Amino acid sequence: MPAFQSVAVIGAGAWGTALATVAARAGRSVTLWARNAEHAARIASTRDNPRLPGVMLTPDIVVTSELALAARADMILIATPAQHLRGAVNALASHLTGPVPIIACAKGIEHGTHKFMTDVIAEAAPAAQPAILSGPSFADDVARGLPTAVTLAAKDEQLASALVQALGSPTFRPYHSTDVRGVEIGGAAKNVLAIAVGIAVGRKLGASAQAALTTRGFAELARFGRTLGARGETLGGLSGLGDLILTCSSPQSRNFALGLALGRGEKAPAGKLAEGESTAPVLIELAASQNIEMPVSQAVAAILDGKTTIDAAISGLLTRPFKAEE
Ligand SMILES: NC(=O)C1=CN([C@@H]2O[C@H](COP(=O)(O)OP(=O)(O)OC[C@H]3O[C@@H](n4cnc5c(N)ncnc54)[C@H](OP(=O)(O)O)[C@@H]3O)[C@@H](O)[C@H]2O)C=CC1
Ligand SMILES: O=C(CO)COP(=O)(O)O
Repeated sequence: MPAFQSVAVIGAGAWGTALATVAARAGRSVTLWARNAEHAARIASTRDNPRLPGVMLTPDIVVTSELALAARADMILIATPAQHLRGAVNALASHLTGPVPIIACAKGIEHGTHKFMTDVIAEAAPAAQPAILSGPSFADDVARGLPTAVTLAAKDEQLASALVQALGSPTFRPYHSTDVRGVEIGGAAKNVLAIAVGIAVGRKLGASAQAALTTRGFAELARFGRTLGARGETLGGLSGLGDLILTCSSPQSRNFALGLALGRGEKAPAGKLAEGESTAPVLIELAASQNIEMPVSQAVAAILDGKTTIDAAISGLLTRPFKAEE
């Protein structure tokens, strides 16, 4: 039996719900925590979450709004939006009784502090063992049992490997890693780049432009990652290049869909979380503080902030001086 028999998932959105199904499929006893008691009760009775419609939760998954119940699990996944991760872990911390692994499943960087997800966990719950799970995985695909592979990183390799054993199944294949920073950088940056590629597709710039922008996006993601200490194999792996490819190529991605709407001159899809919107300003602030050139991300941040038009941003990128490829 794996070291971690019980799993709690904090945040009953699309991703939290999909991860609850993953853990149940792997044979764990699962608690899914929703912050809203009515929401929890409705999911518990209907077994269907409107945030991930059409996916029936198996009867063994406990759905609750009682945090103390969730805090008893052997391992805890946090699947709130990135900007709410600190609040969720703060609330959880007082209920924790030991050095439980807390796995960040959000993709982003905290506003104001410029902290990555595992750093936020380490601050909010100092006794916990922070880890990160990220990679190319749409909640809907994962919940339906379509094959998916992700990266799960913790500083301690044995811990990362044990967490993989607890969550993995033939259709959800986590690869373990100790490159925590590399994994969290890929997940945060790819959302911003997906908005850029969505814009280009929405503007009908063509498949060649889509490939070029995705590749130059990867160049700046990798430049950023290398400067912050990420490993090359992580940046080129599932949580970096893998997730970038997925998110920059499918309208199923909310970040890509946001870009698509902007590029077409339409309104942003209502009520859909696109983490790249929150990440863009923080990413470019961090990049600027380290003198890292990130022209595509900068263009996205400027468009979202209303500082430039889409046409001016595209023209700005296309007229940059020619240079060596790196
Ligand atoms: N959807 C996907 O395919 C994937 C998403 N992710 C990442 O997972 C994270 C969450 O995304 P996703 O689930 O899709 O988003 P959703 O918008 O579907 O759900 C977000 C959920 O978080 C809950 N929430 C918000 N604030 C808090 C809080 N302070 N405490 C507890 N719960 C809170 C919301 O609760 P309420 O319902 O009450 O509003 C909601 O249920 C993002 O960072 C995203 O990038 C990663 C991989 C795949
Ligand atoms: O992170 C994801 C897939 O790996 C989900 O992408 P979106 O948040 O853009 O929908």
